[in-house]
Order: sequence, then structure tokens, then C-alpha cells
Amino acid sequence: MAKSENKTEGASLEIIFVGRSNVGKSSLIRELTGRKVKVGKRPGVTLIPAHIRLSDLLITDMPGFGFMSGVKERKQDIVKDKIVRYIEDNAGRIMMAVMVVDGPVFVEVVERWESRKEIPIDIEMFDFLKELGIDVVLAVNKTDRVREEELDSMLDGITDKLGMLPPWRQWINMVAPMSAKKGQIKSLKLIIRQRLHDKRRDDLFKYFRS
Ligand SMILES: Nc1nc2c(ncn2[C@@H]2O[C@H](COP(=O)(O)OP(=O)(O)OP(=O)(O)O)[C@@H](O)[C@H]2O)c(=O)[nH]1
Ligand SMILES: [Mg+2]
Repeated sequence: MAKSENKTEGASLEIIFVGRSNVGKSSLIRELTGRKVKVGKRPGVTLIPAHIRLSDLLITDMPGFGFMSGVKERKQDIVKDKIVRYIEDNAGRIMMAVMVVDGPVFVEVVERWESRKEIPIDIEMFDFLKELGIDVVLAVNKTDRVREEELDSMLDGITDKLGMLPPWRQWINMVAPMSAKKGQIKSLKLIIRQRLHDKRRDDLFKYFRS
């Protein structure tokens, strides 16, 4: 049996972390759980889903989608298809998807796609998750790279692109500004706790670092 099957067997709940390559998914999971998943400097390090098992809860670090240096375009499409397939196959146990974005560059990247008349991959993924009825939380990472006084307008710009009307604070139960690098991830922790509580799974709190 493949190693990953051992981890997924018997899991009844799952939280997946999705997002472009290099946005900080693996760093965030490590901060949240204290468990290490592969974290590399080179984009595109995670090419297959990596799992952490916390009781019957599976934490899944999805491969980064979108541009990866050194990875051919065709391969990137294959990665995207694999992600979509994985999510469809496991939608029944996925209680939540954390979509991680690189806050300071998100709007610029999206607008680059829009100028080519293409649907930005982050937006496509966000809508796809919602269509499947998956609870999506937006983790806006790398806030350490913006000045405090620019934070609100950055967050308004990001949520607006994803179809959530500003001000972003209207969406506080699904938008979590954070810095995985600085260990500032409190808002996401609170959201995860709330969702676990709603599912009467307070017993799982202990697996997340406080
Ligand atoms: N400034 C800053 N850098 C961060 C933050 N979080 C992660 N990084 C850096 O971003 C780079 C990518 O982080 P990863 O956690 O490997 O990103 P990933 O999304 O797992 O990347 P893939 O596995 O390629 O999809 C690393 O160099 C991290 O140190 C953050 O909050 N702020
Ligand atoms: Mg990774």
C-alpha cells in the first residue's frame, strides 16, 4: 500500500490547503499543527497531496497550482486537473478548504490574467470549491510585507476580486489575514476552531498549536 493511503484510510474529516505555488501553504500548516510538511525555497516543491493525520482529521497540503519555474505548462495543467479530481473524489469528507494567497501580489497577478482575457486560476479554484458546496476560507498570507496602513485597502482589493463586496471586514468569518513566517495566524486559528466547534469536534482543538 502506498504511504499516502495509510494516512487517508479511515479519515472522516479533511481540511485541504490550496493555492498557487509559493504562497506559503506548507509554512502555514507547520505553524498551525507544529508538524512539518515539505517546505522549500523553490516553487513547485509539493507535487502530490501531502497529508498529516490528526485523529480522524486529515490535513492535506495540495500541490501549488499556477506558474512554477522549471515546470512546463503542460505539467501545470496536469497538476491542476489532479487537484480538481482529488477534490471531487473527496468532497464528501472535506469540511473546509483554506485557500492561501500571497496578499501583496494577488491583485496584480489576477489583473495580469484578466488583461489576457483569461480566468485567473485562483478565482477559478475559489468558485469551483464553492460550487461543490465546500466551506472556503481565504488565508491572505505574507501580510508582513505590507505596511499596516495599507492592509485594509489590500484586503478590500483581494476580496473584491473574489466577488466579496468590500469592506473586507464584512467577510471576517471567511477571510484571515496572516503571516505564516511571523507566526501571526491567529485569525485563521479562530476560524478553524469555530468550524470544528460547529461540527461538535472540539476534541480536535488540541492538535492545533495555541
Ligand atoms: N514574507 C513572507 N514569506 C513567507 C510567508 N509564508 C511563507 N513565506 C515564504 O514563501 C516561500 C514559500 O513557502 P511555502 O510554504 O513553501 O509555500 P507553498 O505554498 O507550500 O509552495 P508550494 O509547495 O510550491 O506550492 C518560502 O520561502 C517561505 O519562507 C509569510 O508570511 N511572509
Ligand atoms: Mg508546499
